[in-house]
Amino acid sequence: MSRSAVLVSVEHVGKRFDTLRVLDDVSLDLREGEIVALLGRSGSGKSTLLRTIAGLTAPTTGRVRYRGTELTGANPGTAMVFQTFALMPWLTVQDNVELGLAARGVPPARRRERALAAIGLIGLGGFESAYPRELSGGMRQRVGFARALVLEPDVLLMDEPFSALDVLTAEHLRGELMALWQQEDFPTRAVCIVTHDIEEAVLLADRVVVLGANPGHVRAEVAVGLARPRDRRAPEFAALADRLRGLLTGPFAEIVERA
Ligand SMILES: Nc1ncnc2c1ncn2[C@@H]1O[C@H](COP(=O)(O)OP(=O)(O)OP(=O)(O)O)[C@@H](O)[C@H]1O
Repeated sequence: MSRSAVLVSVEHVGKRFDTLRVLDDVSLDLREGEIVALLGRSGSGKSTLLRTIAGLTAPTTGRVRYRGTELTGANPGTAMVFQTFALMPWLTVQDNVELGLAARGVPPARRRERALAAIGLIGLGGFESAYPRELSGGMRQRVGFARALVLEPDVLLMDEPFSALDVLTAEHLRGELMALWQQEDFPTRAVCIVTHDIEEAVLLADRVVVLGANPGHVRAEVAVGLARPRDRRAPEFAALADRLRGLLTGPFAEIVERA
């Protein structure tokens, strides 16, 4: 089987905060064309691992490469969507979405044009002048998505992006994200999503990396071979979710396969 290009490689990454060991010898790749879920319990270091991939946190040991080059600061190929949206409350939707472009030195007219396109893409057309406080949670997270997608990242990183939303809004946004991902002209080549929700991992991912805790480490990598759109009620879906539950909670779970 031919393998797609590796966009991000995490190589033997360990991370300590003072005496607290948060990650231990974590290695994984993010390849072109795939959605990877980092699945783990609270405290397994998922967010720290994602921040390390983004270059926002430096590993204590090991390294992260983006397209072969070792990171020494922010990862230029990534943009992040946060659980709690992380919008600037004093800025309008338009200005929130333009922020990252301004930081990258894109001229104002081009910024405006690209932000409008991203806002439209994510279904917020007409709300450009609104402030975050005027929006529902689902709409705020749409702004969070637009702010990341406007950068046209090679790799989209998402830290529990749906977990602060109500169930129906979350499901709706997941569906929209999948529809965008399947568009041929969608510029992002890989997605990495942190989640503690087993079903969300099975619904979205091509590959699930199961993390154990204390310190965070890779327990298993599991390929999700189900056709899209996926049906939560299908027996194969439930079987895979059960298997992941076993890997996540089983006391003796070890690396059983490398997908
Ligand atoms: N900047 C920091 N300084 C000190 N400790 C930190 C820092 N960031 C994270 N930690 C600690 O690292 C551990 C792992 O945190 P992390 O947020 O990466 O885990 P997580 O699996 O994403 O958990 P959750 O699902 O609860 O967000 C926690 O004990 C946390 O308190």
